[in-house]
Amino acid sequence: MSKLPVLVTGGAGYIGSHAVLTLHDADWQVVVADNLSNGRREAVPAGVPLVEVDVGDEACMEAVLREHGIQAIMHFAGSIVVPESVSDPHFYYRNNTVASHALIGAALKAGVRHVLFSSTAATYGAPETVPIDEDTPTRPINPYGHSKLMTEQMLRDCAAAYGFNYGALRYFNVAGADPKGRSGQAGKGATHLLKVACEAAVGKRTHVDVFGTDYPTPDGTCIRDYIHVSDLASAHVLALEGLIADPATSFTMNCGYGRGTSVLEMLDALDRVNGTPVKRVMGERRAGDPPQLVASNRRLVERLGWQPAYADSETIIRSALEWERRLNR
Ligand SMILES: NC(=O)c1ccc[n+]([C@@H]2O[C@H](COP(=O)([O-])OP(=O)(O)OC[C@H]3O[C@@H](n4cnc5c(N)ncnc54)[C@H](O)[C@@H]3O)[C@@H](O)[C@H]2O)c1
Ligand SMILES: O=c1ccn([C@@H]2O[C@H](COP(=O)(O)OP(=O)(O)O[C@H]3O[C@H](CO)[C@H](O)[C@H](O)[C@H]3O)[C@@H](O)[C@H]2O)c(=O)[nH]1
Repeated sequence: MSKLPVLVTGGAGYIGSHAVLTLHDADWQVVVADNLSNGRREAVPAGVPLVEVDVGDEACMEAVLREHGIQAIMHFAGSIVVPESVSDPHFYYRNNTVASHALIGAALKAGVRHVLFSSTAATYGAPETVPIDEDTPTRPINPYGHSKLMTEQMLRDCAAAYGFNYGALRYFNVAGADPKGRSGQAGKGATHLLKVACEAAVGKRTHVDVFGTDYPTPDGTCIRDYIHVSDLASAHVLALEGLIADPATSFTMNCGYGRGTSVLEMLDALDRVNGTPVKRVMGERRAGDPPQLVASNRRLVERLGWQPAYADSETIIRSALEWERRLNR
């Protein structure tokens, strides 16, 4: 397999930094582009160049792509908090959709051949049945989901017209940290369930709010498909290899385990791993939360041969908790 030079946008952030580690471990030539708005310089391994740049700056991105002879892009950079996208949609369309438009423009000018895009289960909205496969209609229920779906559409049309190929990976709920402790979730103002719960476990918060206990699920709390960030990173490398091996084909693939876990089941598992219970405060539903999101991952497994290594819930939680303790030291 030829290992083309790869640009990772958002590579100083949570998921991007794990993809960088996986690529770097496998001897790919990697360059990171990140404006550090929510990323950390320390998350980029020694020996990997970090270019501090906004991906929405088309001229700068074109120069970066040309300077490093980039042939493939993994595009993680963007804004990720669903409620924030509801209160400030203009910013979300700019930082996700408009910035991606600029990046695609730069990629076209610099002759990039492959683009792998971080999409999301939020593109599906609130489907009535699970598991969700890639043919499920996309009906986002918030600006975040729309901003990502619009980028998928731009990639589809531009790939058909200009002759590069792309992969859109729709992540379900990403959690956990590098098993070797080299990276983890460290962005500002955590909102994700496991991150918030781990902060409570190490004493950075007093409790975890449980957003809604009256959903139509067995225990009344929302069900999600939590995927370990390092398994997601390995899916990216397989997807990149797939794009390189078959340049005439683009694809959209869900990334999840196909397993649903409720909020209370996650918190129970955290208590078992932690040994001490984290205080829970049962509260109202949070706006915009679909009751359940569980992936069908058949495409990822069958087409790319993906084999997750960290799927066990307690493994995910242990890695997240160890990372949180490390951050707290
Ligand atoms: N975390 C999840 O559960 C989840 C789920 C589905 C999809 N995603 C997608 O995965 C990607 C990465 O998410 P994450 O959780 O690692 O978030 P993150 O905030 O940790 O990482 C995003 C990185 O992009 C950088 N960035 C943001 N805007 C930029 C810009 N305009 N120019 C350059 N750099 C910029 C930030 O500094 C940060 O380092 C995002 O595109 C997100 O939408 C995340
Ligand atoms: O303090 C908290 C935080 C979350 N939750 C609940 O835990 C579940 C998961 O919430 P997260 O905030 O961890 O994640 P989301 O499901 O809202 O969203 C995440 O996964 C989505 C896809 O499934 C999108 O990709 C999105 O970008 C990403 O943030 C939800 O039912 C939420 O209500 C709580 O009860 N308390």
